[in-house]
Order: sequence, then structure tokens, then C-alpha cells
Amino acid sequence: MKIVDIAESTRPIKSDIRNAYIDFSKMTLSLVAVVTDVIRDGKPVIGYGFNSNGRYGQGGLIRDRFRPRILEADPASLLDATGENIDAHKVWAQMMINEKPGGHGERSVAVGTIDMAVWDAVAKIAGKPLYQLLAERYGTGTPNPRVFVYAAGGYYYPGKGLDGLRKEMESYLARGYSVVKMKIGGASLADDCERIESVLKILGPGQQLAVDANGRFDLPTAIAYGKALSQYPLFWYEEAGDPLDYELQAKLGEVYAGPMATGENLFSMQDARNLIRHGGMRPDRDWLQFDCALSYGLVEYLRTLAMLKEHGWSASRCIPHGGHQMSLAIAAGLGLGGNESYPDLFQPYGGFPDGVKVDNGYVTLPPLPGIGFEGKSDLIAEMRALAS
Ligand SMILES: O=C([O-])CC(=O)C(=O)O
Ligand SMILES: [Mg+2]
Repeated sequence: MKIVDIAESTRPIKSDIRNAYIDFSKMTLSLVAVVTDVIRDGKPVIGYGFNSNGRYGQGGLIRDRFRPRILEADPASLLDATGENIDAHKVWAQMMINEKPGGHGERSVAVGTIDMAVWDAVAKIAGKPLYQLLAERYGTGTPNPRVFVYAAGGYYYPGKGLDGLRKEMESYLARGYSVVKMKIGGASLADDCERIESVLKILGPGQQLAVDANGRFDLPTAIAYGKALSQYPLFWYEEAGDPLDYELQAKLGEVYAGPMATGENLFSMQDARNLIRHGGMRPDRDWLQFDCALSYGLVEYLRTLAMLKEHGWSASRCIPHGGHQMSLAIAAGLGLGGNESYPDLFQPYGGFPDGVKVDNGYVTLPPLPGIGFEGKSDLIAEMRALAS
């Protein structure tokens, strides 16, 4: 049994949206296929993966370093103890040969993308949903396929006024979401407060709004926003300052009593640990958004979950960034607090298998082998085209 090829293609996911820090006019991602010689139902097992929005495609790194390292390895050295499946941890270690520690940069995105495809293949070879495999290997043994999801959007967009913002949020609520998220920090504080209030007005009982500043603020601005936001019953105040400025996060937490969220731009267990050690995040109310598809994959995410446990944090405080099915599977398998979802953006990569509906803020994952990409017809069509 072996991995016979790894294909990569860099795909556009561009749009006219803008957050407080970047626009998405040239955004791309990497789609990968990990092809094995294992035959199931008469066909070779192929695992698929892609990286989340925000960090662009990683074709160069994948082709120059990570693909050749896997393909050059003795295939037997990448198998688990049974010899009947691939060991994702061994594949990960093979990718990271001759990589120095620290300075995590964006190689974590390339590795995370391949890692997603490896886990998809591992679960397909095992013939079970990834969430089931994860619950059995690393969790309680029993997955919970009902996962909380929230609707992320509320971007700045040319010509989009308060009416447009409200309509967007109404359409998410109409689709069954109970929590919606919008951008802040790309307008003045007064304008952002007006935008927030216009959305709060349409929320019913049990519905909440989260806001995301995408790391835009310095400490005085983060605190000025914090003081203004304190008057609203927000689900969370996300990424106020630079993702690596742990002191800013800690000082904000001293004056902002509501829930804070951050972590989508921390790409290693060590960076996540520094946030936990120095960022003043509060395990009783704050949220952690580490996204395995940007941060060395699930092999590293398992280390991050172990680190969190050591520091007294529950996995249920994690709601990853990225809106992909990989994090849905991890949430169902390992008891995360939920997952992000972009109902109208970054398609066909985000979202759920066809027919899965959001019900009062939750989705129930069908028992598809692997991550479940085969259940999403527009996505699997792109994936299959890459592998053939
Ligand atoms: O706008 C982005 O870069 C995406 C983002 O922060 C999120 O989904 O939380
Ligand atoms: Mg964010």
C-alpha cells in the first residue's frame, strides 16, 4: 500500500469583498489530491484537501518540498502498525524532515492542505467517516455528528449599505443559522456601531451577532471599540489586534468583559500556546479559532488540543476558522464547540454535503466515508477532475 501521487492545483476564490485588512480580489487556494494504490469499490482511494481562504495557494511549496518528500519515502515507513492503512502522523513527520523549528510562516498552510487529504484517505481506507475514526482513536469513542455552525459574512462590499447588510444577515437567519458574523474595523467606529445596531434590530430571541476586526486595531483603538461594543450583547469580539500581539489581547481582556475570539492566524501549537500563556484569554467565555487547514493540519491540531487540555481549556471552546468540512469532522469527532460557515462565499469549497440543512444553528453530518466531500456534488466534481 502506498501513496502514488500528490496533485495540486491553485484555484481562484476571488470576490469583491473586503475585511478591515485585505480585499479578496486576487484570493486563491490550493486544491490537492493524494492518490493511493488502495482499491475500494473497484477504484483507487483518493484523499482530497484544500486550504482555507486568506493565505492563497501553496503550489510552489507543495511541489518543491512536501510532495517530493512523501513520494521519495519508503512506502512501508508511512504505514500504521497494522500495515493496512497510512499513518497520517508518519506522513506529517516525513513532510517536516529538514524543516527547522519556529518561524512557522506559511509552510504550515502547504502541510495542512496535504494533511487534510491524507486524513480523508485514511478514513476512506478504514471505510468510515473521519469523525467516527477520530472519536474512536482520540475522543470518547462516540462522535456527536450534530455540530453548531455560525454564518460568517457581513463584509464591506462596494455599494453595500445598511440595507444590503441587513438583507444578507436576514437570509442567513432564514436559512436556519442562529449566530451571524460581520466585519468591523473597515469603517469609522461610529459607522461600525450603526452597522452593528442595524443587524441587532433584526435578531430574534436566541439569535446573536459576532464581530470580526481581522487584526486591524492598535491597543487604543481595540479598547475604544471594546468600550463601544460593551453596550451590545455580542456573541464575540474577534481578532481585535495583530494575531501575534498577545499583550494587546490580554490588555483588551482587562477592560472588555464580553467574549473575545482569536487564533485563526496562529499556525502552530507553539503559537497557540503562547496565546494561552500570554494572551489573557479566559476559558470560561472566550473562543479559539485555530484552523487546521492553515496550521499544519490535524496532526498539529491534535497537539494543540492536548496543549489546551494541559492548560485547563476544554475543546468545546474551539470554533475553528475556515468553514470547511474537515473542521466539521473534527468538531463531531472530538467535541469542538462548532465550526464557521460562509453560506455565500468561497464556493464550492466551503459548506456541507448536499441536503444538509442548518436547523436552529446546528447541522447533522451524514455518515459518509472520509471527510464527506463525496456528498457535495459541486466540490467533488472539481476534486475528481484534479485527480484524473
Ligand atoms: O475575512 C477573513 O479573512 C476571514 C475571517 O477573518 C473569518 O472568517 O473569521
Ligand atoms: Mg476572522
